[in-house]
Amino acid sequence: MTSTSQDLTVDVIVVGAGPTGENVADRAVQGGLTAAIVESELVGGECSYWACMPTKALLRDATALRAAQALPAAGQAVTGKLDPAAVFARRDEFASKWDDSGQVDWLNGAGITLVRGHGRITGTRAVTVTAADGTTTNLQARHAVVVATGSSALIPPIPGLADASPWTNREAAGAKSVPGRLAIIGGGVVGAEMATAFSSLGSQVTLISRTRLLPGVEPFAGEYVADALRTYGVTLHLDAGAEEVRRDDAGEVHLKLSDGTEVTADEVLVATGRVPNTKDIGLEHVGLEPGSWLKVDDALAVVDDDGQLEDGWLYAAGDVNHRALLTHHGKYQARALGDLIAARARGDEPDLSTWGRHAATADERATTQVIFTDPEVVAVGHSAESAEKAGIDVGVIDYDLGSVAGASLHADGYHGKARMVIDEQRKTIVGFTAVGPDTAELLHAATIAVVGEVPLDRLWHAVPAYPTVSEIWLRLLETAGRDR
Ligand SMILES: Cc1cc2nc3c(=O)[nH]c(=O)nc-3n(C[C@H](O)[C@H](O)[C@H](O)COP(=O)(O)OP(=O)(O)OC[C@H]3O[C@@H](n4cnc5c(N)ncnc54)[C@H](O)[C@@H]3O)c2cc1C
Ligand SMILES: NC(=O)c1ccc[n+]([C@@H]2O[C@H](COP(=O)([O-])OP(=O)(O)OC[C@H]3O[C@@H](n4cnc5c(N)ncnc54)[C@H](O)[C@@H]3O)[C@@H](O)[C@H]2O)c1
Repeated sequence: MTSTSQDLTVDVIVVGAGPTGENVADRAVQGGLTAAIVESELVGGECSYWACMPTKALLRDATALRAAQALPAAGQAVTGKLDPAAVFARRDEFASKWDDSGQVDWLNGAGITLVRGHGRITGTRAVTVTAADGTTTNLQARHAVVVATGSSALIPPIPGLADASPWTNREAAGAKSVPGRLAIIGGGVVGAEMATAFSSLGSQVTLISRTRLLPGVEPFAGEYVADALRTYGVTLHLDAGAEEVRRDDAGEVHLKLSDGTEVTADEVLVATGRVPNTKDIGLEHVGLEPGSWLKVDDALAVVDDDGQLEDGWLYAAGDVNHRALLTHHGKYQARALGDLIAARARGDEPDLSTWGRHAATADERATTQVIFTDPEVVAVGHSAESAEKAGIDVGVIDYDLGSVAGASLHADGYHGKARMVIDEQRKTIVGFTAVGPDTAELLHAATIAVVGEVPLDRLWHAVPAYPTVSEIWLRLLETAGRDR
């Protein structure tokens, strides 16, 4: 059988139909351009099928159950245990049963051309797509090629690990049964969330982390989550590494740790960070190293060590540029970039000023994240440490969330803490972190304060309703002092 080939010319080619790629293509089309999007697996990307959505669905029932148990009467009314099969069934719905037809319908409705297959850059503004049946499509762009190929789990070179059939986020997010014993290597966001999920579903979890738990956020937040995990029966080996991993003939996994402990488990989940999906996308044709993260300038144009590549037709957005490995930041970059490509195609100068329409300023000044452990962790902008490193004249205000009236009403024994990081020169908030049950929805108020650079004396006029957890804002301001 001979494989066939076809040619297609569009204004913009987007490689990768994850949340980032979909949004770049959508904004470009809304800006009057034509766009083709290339996808080798499922339209919707890692987030929809193996990351954000399914993992949050694995966590939600347990969080709701614990919330009920934190109230005397509701706790008495809820007496049973979680049914893992029901949790998995709901998770399956949130992963659209790994069927992307809904997202394909959305692409069609948005006027974006889908080309299924593996995309590789082959020359200037050129991408060749090889479909599963060997058919090729030669795409040519009039204006831009955007790489939005995302990231995959990093498997560290721990002796024996790769041969031990480790779980990555994909097997964890798509689990069909609950392992009796689960070892997790890595104490970042994936490790902490999956330790919460699987311990709640009944696994005996052991988590091994080279660092403290959740090294990306304020240390106190990781400590609250570590304490909670211990109460859920999770064994934590912090500041320890796995030195050797072996799966025996009976299927058991054995891990030798640097602290001298030996751990035996039924499955081992690797959660030690990500690698970019750039190994086989034709980077060699533009003078870049295959397998590397793509460095970008303020316009999200790919740059090498000497500056922008050729005449700036190649862009990268989302995980693959390593600015902020989060869906909402990938989508935020995508909105700026799709608009920028359309503007440049019209001959307009993009607005790359700080907070300008085409600048992804929030990636640097106001990265937002919710970590869906129980307690939840929310963070925007600087931690105290990163603000100091950035040369800001830092003020740190802490408050016990459990002492806020709304929080004590929300749950008996509410345990949490919030921190506001102030720029003492400008009298604005440059960072906010909170840890506590159901804090996720506190984040956006903080984000608006940081992005809006709202002066502290104006924030006194943002009156939080009584009795809500948001009164934390008033308490933080009172602690800071009105005459600061
Ligand atoms: C377990 C886990 C949980 C997470 N939870 C959250 C969360 O709750 N909230 C949050 O904001 N973030 C979360 N993240 C991060 C989030 O998943 C990523 O930031 C997000 O998926 C990045 O989107 P993207 O579009 O850049 O890449 P991806 O979602 O990785 O999409 C890239 C797409 O490109 C395709 N592709 C790759 N190479 C090619 C090629 N050569 N040709 C054609 N197609 C190609 C891939 O198949 C994929 O569909 C989580 C991550 C993990 C691992
Ligand atoms: N709720 C969310 O927003 C959410 C959820 C999950 C993942 N994500 C994103 O996905 C990305 C990947 O998450 P992740 O948890 O895989 O990476 P991560 O970078 O957050 O954490 C990796 C952890 O593994 C540890 N580690 C690395 N090598 C190790 C080794 N050999 N032995 C023991 N520990 C080791 C690191 O010290 C670190 O603590 C993150 O950037 C995160 O923001 C977001």
